[in-house]
Amino acid sequence: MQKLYFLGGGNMCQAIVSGLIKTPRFDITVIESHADKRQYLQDAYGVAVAESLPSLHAEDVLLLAVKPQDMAQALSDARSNGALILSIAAGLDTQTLAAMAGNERVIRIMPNTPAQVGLGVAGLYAPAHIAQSDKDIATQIMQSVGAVHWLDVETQMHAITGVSGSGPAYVFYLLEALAQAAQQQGFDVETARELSLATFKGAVTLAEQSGLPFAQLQQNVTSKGGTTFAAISALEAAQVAQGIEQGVAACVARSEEMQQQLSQA
Ligand SMILES: NC(=O)C1=CN([C@@H]2O[C@H](COP(=O)(O)OP(=O)(O)OC[C@H]3O[C@@H](n4cnc5c(N)ncnc54)[C@H](OP(=O)(O)O)[C@@H]3O)[C@@H](O)[C@H]2O)C=CC1
Ligand SMILES: O=C(O)[C@@H]1CCC=N1
Repeated sequence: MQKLYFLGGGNMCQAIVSGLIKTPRFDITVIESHADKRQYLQDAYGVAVAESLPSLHAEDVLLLAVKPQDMAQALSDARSNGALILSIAAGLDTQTLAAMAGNERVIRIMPNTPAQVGLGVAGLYAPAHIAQSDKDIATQIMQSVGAVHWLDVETQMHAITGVSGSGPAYVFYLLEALAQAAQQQGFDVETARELSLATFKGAVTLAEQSGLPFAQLQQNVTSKGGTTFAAISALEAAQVAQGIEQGVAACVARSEEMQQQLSQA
């Protein structure tokens, strides 16, 4: 079985591992500096764990899952020996990663945490010199936890980080806001949570299954002069859509800024 090493055993590693172990295609080892997380990874997912990365072979795969700011240090004495490197770090471009790892065989991935439940979406980018067989390995790994979109140019990584990489946080923000509003209307915490979740889940499933434009679906809820019209008018007055646009733009700008800083470090 092909060896797959995760460098960093935190949130995103665990999300990907939880899907990957369902199809035993890789022999997985997670390198994690905290003993309690190593123990958890072993107990919860049955994967091998280690404190430091061994010397790799060309047929191995190394998935980099430490924070971008920790990457240079984490790779400083790594011996990847031509192994395929997959990086999920935000704001670290393939050229910088290749220089840090001393290995040009690098593919970038921007996943998201719904991977934990098999409903992730990941953007992938590989420079032109990367073999199709290496791209196939990256596709296989990410398809085990959700949908996969290959990007044509590396700069699109910033945009996909702004939309889907960080996107689950925006959805949780909106869920929290709806649940808070429900509590203000007198529902208890549990009921507020249940109503908010069911509304999001139902609306997303309806949108997916109907295939209708989102604006049309919104129209279908909105009777002229009725309750939804009043709600949407208030949301528009509060410029909620502009707020979301600005949030995505801020995320993209931060990703660009991180790339600038990390490529000069
Ligand atoms: N969370 C998300 O939604 C997403 C995250 N990403 C990217 O994924 C990467 C990981 O994020 P996330 O999982 O949230 O981060 P976490 O902090 O949860 O996980 C990283 C883990 O790696 C450990 N670590 C740091 N250096 C080393 C080392 N040299 N050897 C072994 N372990 C080490 C960290 O320890 P310590 O805490 O001590 O640093 C931590 O336990 C980031 O680069 C991020 O940009 C991408 C898309 C989505
Ligand atoms: O917040 C971050 O930097 C990471 C990258 C995308 C989602 N979380």
